[in-house]
Amino acid sequence: MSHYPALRLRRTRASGWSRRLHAETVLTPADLIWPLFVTDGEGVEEPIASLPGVSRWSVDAIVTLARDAAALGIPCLALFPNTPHDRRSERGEEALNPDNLMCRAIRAIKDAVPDIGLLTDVALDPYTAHGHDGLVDEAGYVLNDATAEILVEQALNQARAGADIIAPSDMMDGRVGLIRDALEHEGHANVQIMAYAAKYASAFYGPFRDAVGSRGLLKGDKKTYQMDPANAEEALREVELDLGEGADSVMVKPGLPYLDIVRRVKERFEVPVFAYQVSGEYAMIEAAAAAGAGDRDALVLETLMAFKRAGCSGVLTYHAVHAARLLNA
Ligand SMILES: NCc1[nH]cc(CCC(=O)O)c1CC(=O)O
Ligand SMILES: [Mg+2]
Repeated sequence: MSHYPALRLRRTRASGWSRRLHAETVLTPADLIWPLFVTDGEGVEEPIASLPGVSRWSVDAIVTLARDAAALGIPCLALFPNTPHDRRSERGEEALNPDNLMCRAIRAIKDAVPDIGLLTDVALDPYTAHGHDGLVDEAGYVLNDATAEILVEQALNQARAGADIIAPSDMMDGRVGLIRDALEHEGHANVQIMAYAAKYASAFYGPFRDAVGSRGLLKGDKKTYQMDPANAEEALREVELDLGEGADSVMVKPGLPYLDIVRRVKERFEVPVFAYQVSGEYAMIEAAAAAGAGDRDALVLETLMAFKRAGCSGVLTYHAVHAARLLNA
């Protein structure tokens, strides 16, 4: 009797309690990682025009936000620095400074809110004068092995300051294994690596580059290291390599346009998969809501649920606090 009228899929949808009972996926604040932009000074909030509702904050303000996030049940923050211009250089040495913005923010948050996790981005773009994630040769090519060596030092610098999850977002080959070795060697056995394993050369990163101040600086594009949006099999190879090198979890980025990749990675490897709902995706939702094209709260929750349904363990999203408030209400 597996057909109409005996079978009516609308039956279990007919009331709220039943829809709740049959929900296959749950979204909670524990699924959210909140990216925050750190800037110099005290008591500073600098709104980011292309990312409406998101600001850069000074370290003291970030601590307050960390406390709020923890109270809402958000388990982890992702930190990104807006390095002052006079501290950017060809080789991005500021990334290795134990007192750089990132390290100061890590120490201050760990001190005040010890039970929130801190994920730190490893890549040189917030520190270089040319806006690339690594060292650039005369021809403008981003050098793999020389960059990876510096990324190892950057990761150690973050781990020493108290970072919980090192997240290399640079797409250099081999860097996960080198970072894992260095962490083990220095006694950071429980510092995790979440590899930006399948990171695409995407048009959705524009507002982020404003936020970290690299947009006007970036020469050319990142297509020689970030992935071609045409490729999916290559994403599986990237993930396989990063897992083999010791990644604890992997990330797919951007998010919504790449849910097919999330799904394939999850099915193939059965490991924790995260996605980054990136700045351009956030901006699209905000623009749609502002134009009256959709209800903001509903758009936020629906898109985040979609990540969970696709197989994500969690999502990096600028809507984290907003979503957590809605989910806790
Ligand atoms: N390597 C830096 C980095 N880490 C996260 C993002 C983008 C995040 C976002 O758009 O929200 C980028 C930008 C880029 O690769 O150019
Ligand atoms: Mg790789």
